[in-house]
Amino acid sequence: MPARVLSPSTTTSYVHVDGDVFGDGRAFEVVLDLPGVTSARDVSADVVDARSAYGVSTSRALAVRASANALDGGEDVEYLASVTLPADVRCDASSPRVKFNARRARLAVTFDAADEDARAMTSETDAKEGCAADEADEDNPLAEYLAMLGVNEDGTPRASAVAAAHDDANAAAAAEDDANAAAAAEDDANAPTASTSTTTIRPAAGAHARGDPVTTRSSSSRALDRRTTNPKKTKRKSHPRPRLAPLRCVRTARTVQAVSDLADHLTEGLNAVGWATAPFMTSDAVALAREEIKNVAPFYTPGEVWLGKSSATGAQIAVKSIRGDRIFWMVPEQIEMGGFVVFREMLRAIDDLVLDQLSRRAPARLGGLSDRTHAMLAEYPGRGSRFVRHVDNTGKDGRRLTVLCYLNEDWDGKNGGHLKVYDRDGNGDGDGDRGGGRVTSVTPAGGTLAMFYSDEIPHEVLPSHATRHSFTVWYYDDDEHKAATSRAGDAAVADSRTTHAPATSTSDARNLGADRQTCADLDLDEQRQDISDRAATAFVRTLMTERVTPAEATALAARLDPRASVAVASVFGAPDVEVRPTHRSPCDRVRAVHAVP
Ligand SMILES: O=C(O)CCC(=O)C(=O)O
Ligand SMILES: [Fe+2]
Repeated sequence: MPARVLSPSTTTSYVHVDGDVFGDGRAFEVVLDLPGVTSARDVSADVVDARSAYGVSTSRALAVRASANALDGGEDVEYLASVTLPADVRCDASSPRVKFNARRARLAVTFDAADEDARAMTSETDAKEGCAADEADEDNPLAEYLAMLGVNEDGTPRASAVAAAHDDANAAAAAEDDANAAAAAEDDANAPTASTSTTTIRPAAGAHARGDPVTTRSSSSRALDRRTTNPKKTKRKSHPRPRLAPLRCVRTARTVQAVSDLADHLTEGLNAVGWATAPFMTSDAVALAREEIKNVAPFYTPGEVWLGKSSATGAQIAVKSIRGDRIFWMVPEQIEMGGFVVFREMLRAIDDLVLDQLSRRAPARLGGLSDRTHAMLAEYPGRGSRFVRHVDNTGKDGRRLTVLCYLNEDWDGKNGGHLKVYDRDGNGDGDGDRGGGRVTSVTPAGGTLAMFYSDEIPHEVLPSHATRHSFTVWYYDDDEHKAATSRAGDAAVADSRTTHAPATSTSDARNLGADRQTCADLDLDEQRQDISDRAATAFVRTLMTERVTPAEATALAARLDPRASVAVASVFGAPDVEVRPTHRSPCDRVRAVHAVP
């Protein structure tokens, strides 16, 4: 049973901070209420920075995730928050200060928002004053800060709260620097945490798990110390403070490639062959995205193939042998509510890239883009799961550009799961270059961006032998999309945000037999079965004896009723077929297809 996900209440304000590293001046403070969270080990926080995606400033957000055991005997809860940071707060150059107050179940993160001059003055003052901590400080900010970051004073990861308490005490003694650290550590061990003796305190998401070095800034520790200066202890000030880990500042894209270079490169590929690929996200950002995926994993549903011209006459079926992924559509409200900080920034970066940059560079095909589908997360669960060769938009549903970003850490090529892309004329086949087509394979390595024309480029996902994650959006050509949505009765188009493979309208001429009977002719059960069987037989025979393209196969399948779809699926060895009929009965279907005014 997944934990209930809540958005914590959040307050932001500019505050004046005296005499610490933030200077005598402005700081930006985010305070989050996390009721039920009793320990810093439950909290992780990161700054997601889309600013450096292309070296231009777009946005940054503070992403906080915390969990609490059953509140009031109810279900476990998880808090997810995303707070957009104003442009003037610092992250790269300055450590945000993090303080978790267990008694009040409140997390405060303070960012420097002062200017460079103030910073320079602060450093000087800092050098003069040195540092010390205040025994009288009830909140033990140093201990809480360390616990929050999951490190000891020497920067090594803490193994457990108790172990950490000893380490802290030892470190403090060895450093002869801060008697308060031992007390702080002790307090930390005694803090009202749910499981202080055995639980590892979690650092900012994934940092230690991946063995990342703890990156540090001494100034932040000085900030904490000076804030709580005890005059008696300033004599021992001269020891350099250990370097501590700040919140991580995670970029959602590579810094090395300016947006125009990236856009030039992608445009070249699109113009030449109709597809392009490039590295896009850093591994840090991929790791964070994977954290976000965990929140929605229980809500994935099987990817469906649309078998019908409209929802009145067709069915959506999930046949794993055709399309083996499980998907999740992210609606904007969810993204804004705070569950998807990285995805929000990714979307922003991809929107900028496509709508601002690519549409200008390739106006003939991309000049009319202005809208897109929601974002879709897909997971192929390994075990040979695949998506057979297809073209995304064969029914003029409006989709013009498919953009994918893979979210797989350390993908091993041996796992398969490549995206195989054929040339725009559909040449080439599943066996390679036979047929004269140009075929390429894209490894779904984390952070790789792939894009292609949705209405031209055949592609497939080769069998994947490990869990494979991707993020996809489709951009609409305005005119085509308007025409599609206004086409009366074509519910498949209207549904295309949630239905992945809208129907094609080709091959209507192929007569599958019984459809043309009128309702009055049906002697229900027997005839229904008969219709289904004959339709299924005709469909399978066509597939086996004629060379049909996926588009034609889809068009043919559009005429099958759910019972026939099940029969077909079992012929192709897909016992896992699930059918969701979208019409009430064969009579309704016949009426809908052959309605006579
Ligand atoms: O995940 C991929 O590489 C492509 C998936 C795909 O073709 C689709 O979802 O339409
Ligand atoms: Fe596709």
